[in-house]
Amino acid sequence: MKAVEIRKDIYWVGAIDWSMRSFHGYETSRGSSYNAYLILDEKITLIDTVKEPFKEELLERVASVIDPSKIDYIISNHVEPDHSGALPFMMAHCPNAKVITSIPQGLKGLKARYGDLPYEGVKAGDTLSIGKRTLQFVPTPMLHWPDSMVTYCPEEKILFSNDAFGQHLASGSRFDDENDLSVLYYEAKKYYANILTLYGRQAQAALKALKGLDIEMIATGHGIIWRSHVQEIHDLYEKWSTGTLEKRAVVVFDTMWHSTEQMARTITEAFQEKGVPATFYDIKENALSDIMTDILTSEYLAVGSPTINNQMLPTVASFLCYLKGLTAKGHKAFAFGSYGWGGQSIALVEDELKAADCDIVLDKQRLLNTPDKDTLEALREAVHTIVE
Ligand SMILES: Cc1cc2nc3c(=O)[nH]c(=O)nc-3n(C[C@H](O)[C@H](O)[C@H](O)COP(=O)(O)O)c2cc1C
Repeated sequence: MKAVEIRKDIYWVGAIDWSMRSFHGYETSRGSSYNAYLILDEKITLIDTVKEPFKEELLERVASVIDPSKIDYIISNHVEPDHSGALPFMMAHCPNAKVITSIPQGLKGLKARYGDLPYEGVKAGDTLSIGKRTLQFVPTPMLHWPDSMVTYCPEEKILFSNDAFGQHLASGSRFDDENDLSVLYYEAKKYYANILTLYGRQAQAALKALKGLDIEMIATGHGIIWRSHVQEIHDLYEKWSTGTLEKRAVVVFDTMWHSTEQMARTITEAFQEKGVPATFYDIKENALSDIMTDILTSEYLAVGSPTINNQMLPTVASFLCYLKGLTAKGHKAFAFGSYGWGGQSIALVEDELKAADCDIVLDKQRLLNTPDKDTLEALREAVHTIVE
């Protein structure tokens, strides 16, 4: 396996994970990549490593360019094992290397995972001269762990952005302009929605910190490298991190005997009738990570569950737990569902929507047993009233 030169003397030496379909529960239908970069200068520098099972692939790609024992620095932008997992292995092959990490959190995290290594801590504004080139370190705390940082090389105008601007995507081509852009934007949005939504404020702070930098290339930690669409991905991060919403609706539900499903169909149609594109998600048939991607930029959210044993369905509870963790601040939401007698699920769903920071714009829509034509018409009209 060979390194890919992305600029003179700068190589992609990462690994492609074609077959992974779940990344801690996030459905990765297009696999992923763990990107590491090698800079040949007076001091030979490796930026990030890969997930542990791919360590041989990393070593082989590095060895296709230089003798790995010549590496002087390994920059660890992020402690999470998909980027640092191969660090002990690489250190065993790089006896002279120092590990550069953020302080205090990077140092703490790496020590806890890998014990004592020759660490050197860096903080905001610190730089490292590696010969003709300089590396500047920019902390991006909680984007998406406390230790996270990015590394900027001003001479090359390259930002080594780790998880920021990344996508879970396996591709044989390394650059944005060699891939289908619509897929890249979808996967970048999916990544933001499922990993970064909770940290919009921190994403804003990171964008501010990067503002003064002249960036020609964003060498991400996952997926492709941005070189032709740097401004576009920056603008999308601006949009997502400020919570800018589109006039769209997401209808999410589960059902036992299809009554709540009938309600979901009527709600979806009602939005459409008012000119609001709406998507209908049966939770059983869709990955939560895809539903979250749609929610990220949709103004309206309707969530439905029938009542079972005085509760909502566990699938709906699971979805709402995920939504609450990521948050859905400012989305216009309501709860709906069918019931047989007590009908407690609908209020429970509404409580969870409030806990996820949604604005409740329509009172709970509860229908007894199988809804008839008139009750569904009333539901349709109720939905019409909330569309501005
Ligand atoms: C196992 C089971 C438990 C149920 N428990 C309750 C309950 O605690 N309270 C209630 O109001 N209805 C309860 N129901 C009735 C359903 O909520 C009702 O049939 C509803 O119309 C089902 O909606 P669905 O067709 O969307 O599944 C229960 C139904 C089943 C099958």
